[in-house]
Amino acid sequence: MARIKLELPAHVDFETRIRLRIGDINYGGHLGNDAVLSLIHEARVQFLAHLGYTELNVEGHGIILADAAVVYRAEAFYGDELAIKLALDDFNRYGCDFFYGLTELKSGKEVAKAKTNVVFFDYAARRPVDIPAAFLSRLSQSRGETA
Ligand SMILES: CC(C)(COP(=O)(O)OP(=O)(O)OC[C@H]1O[C@@H](n2cnc3c(N)ncnc32)[C@H](O)[C@@H]1OP(=O)(O)O)[C@@H](O)C(=O)NCCC(=O)NCCSC(=O)c1ccc(O)cc1
Repeated sequence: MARIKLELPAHVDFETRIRLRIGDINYGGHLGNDAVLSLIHEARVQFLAHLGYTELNVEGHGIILADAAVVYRAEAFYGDELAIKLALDDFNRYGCDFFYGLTELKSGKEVAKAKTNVVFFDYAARRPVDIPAAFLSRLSQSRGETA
């Protein structure tokens, strides 16, 4: 099977730092593959909060993950501080891809790259809904603030 290749967008919409907790470490003594999904989840929640949203309420709608891809680039260890850069790209009618770049701060070493396809979702009707226009405006306003 082909190796997954992820090219992160050149822009960054949000950045956070997270120090690895003991629960992120597996029996191999390094950052667990599953813990990466939890770390990017935390980054996504922080990003939405930064825009004034929660995962359950983005302009009145929820979001749902349609896929997830992770490329593990280097080991990370208990106590390492990771920078997680998040960027939105590849928009379509119902959603977009959230990209994540995880690097270890001290060495600058790339630890992982990931992307999740996010679809806006009506949890009552259980179907995808159009990306709220107000969300796109809020995002472009935020991009303007950080440019
Ligand atoms: C992704 C789905 C919502 C797609 O809905 P479906 O009803 O199957 O889509 P359909 O194929 O019928 O297509 C309906 C439309 O959506 C469009 N569609 C479907 N999938 C997609 C994706 N991935 N992108 C864009 N558009 C899509 C599709 O093209 C259709 O468009 P129209 O032709 O214009 O109507 C559905 O497959 C699904 O519910 N999958 C399971 C999702 C899931 O359980 N994810 C893991 C748990 S969620 C989660 O972990 C999490 C959610 C939220 C958080 O904040 C955090 C974590």
